Amino acid sequence: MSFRIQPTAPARPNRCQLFGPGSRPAIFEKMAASAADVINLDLEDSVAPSDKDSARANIIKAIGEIDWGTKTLSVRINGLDTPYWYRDVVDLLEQASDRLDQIMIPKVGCAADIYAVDALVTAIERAKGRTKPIKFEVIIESAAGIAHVEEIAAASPRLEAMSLGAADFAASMGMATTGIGGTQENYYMLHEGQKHWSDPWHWAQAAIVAACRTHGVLPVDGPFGDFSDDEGFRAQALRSATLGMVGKWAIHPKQITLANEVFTPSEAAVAEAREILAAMEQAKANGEGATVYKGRLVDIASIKQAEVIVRQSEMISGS
Ligand SMILES: CC(=O)SCCNC(=O)CCNC(=O)[C@H](O)C(C)(C)COP(=O)(O)OP(=O)(O)OC[C@H]1O[C@@H](n2cnc3c(N)ncnc32)[C@H](O)[C@@H]1OP(=O)(O)O
Ligand SMILES: O=CC(=O)O
Ligand SMILES: [Mg+2]
Repeated sequence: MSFRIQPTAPARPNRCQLFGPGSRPAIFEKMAASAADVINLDLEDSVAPSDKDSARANIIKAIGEIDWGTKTLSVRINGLDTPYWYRDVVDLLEQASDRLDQIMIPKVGCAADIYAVDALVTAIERAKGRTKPIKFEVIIESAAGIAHVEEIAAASPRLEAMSLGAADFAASMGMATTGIGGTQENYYMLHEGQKHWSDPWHWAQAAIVAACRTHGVLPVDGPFGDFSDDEGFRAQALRSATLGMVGKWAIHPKQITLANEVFTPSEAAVAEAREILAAMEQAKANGEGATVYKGRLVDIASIKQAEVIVRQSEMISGS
């Protein structure tokens, strides 16, 4: 470990973030009753420009009136390149009840974007005497966002989570696809006449995970657009979990169970992690730093790997 200790990310479940348009208040109660850990009420791209004002009012009302249980409640504001975002922040911070936990800032391109929102939020919190500080989450979904991902992850102590937004990311990068996440037909290697599909999202996910882990932020995988393709969603989520992400968005309720399953460590994984910890306790008692577990090497690094799984499982079951 470096002289600088890696900070821990917030210890709260973030396996599934369920999105719903702020212009569709009829689904808010269903969102609140769902099994998602995080609710994202949207003011941005799922809301038509003509509906921005009414969506804002719907959301402010619902934050105060609906029982959101223990979920993390977040509102996605409009991007800083629009005329809407300041009104989103001002109205939410001045009018929404303190049940609001978080605002999600889309399309961030540099640390100064977070600084600008932080300055406005801080001023309103002081003016209005809001004692519960609003947390931030951001979406990396542009070339500039991924180029500046580390400074963005470090930008504010309010920042709790960072998602990859595959749709806008693909557009900003000029990627030749209209797919939102998952396998892309033309992204393959050819070996001895056989196609082997590769993962075009991998490098951006890995960059996000590294930036987040460096600064104690939760890394999250964003939307998977084809909500009729359960196996495709599961495969994408499994890859994200393997890379270190803690959860994934659901853009339809049927994706919630899939995300919760993938991002909850299985009983078998937890049992194996505990066995590794026990094997390493025994090794320590024998004065050894390394030993053999089921025919493979485990050493002091294996303790940290096993602890990731056990901690995640305990945090979820304790929540
Ligand atoms: C690229 C991005 O930025 S992604 C993030 C922004 N996008 C979003 O927020 C979109 C979120 N999703 C939606 O708006 C909707 O799910 C849609 C438009 C994709 C599909 O909506 P529908 O056509 O109503 O879906 P469908 O008919 O399959 O709905 C089944 C049930 O789930 C409900 N439902 C649909 N979406 C949601 C949701 N997001 N949350 C909770 N419940 C929902 C419906 O009301 C319906 O309930 P019912 O059985 O009681 O009648
Ligand atoms: O906002 C999400 C995206 O994929 O774009
Ligand atoms: Mg987007």
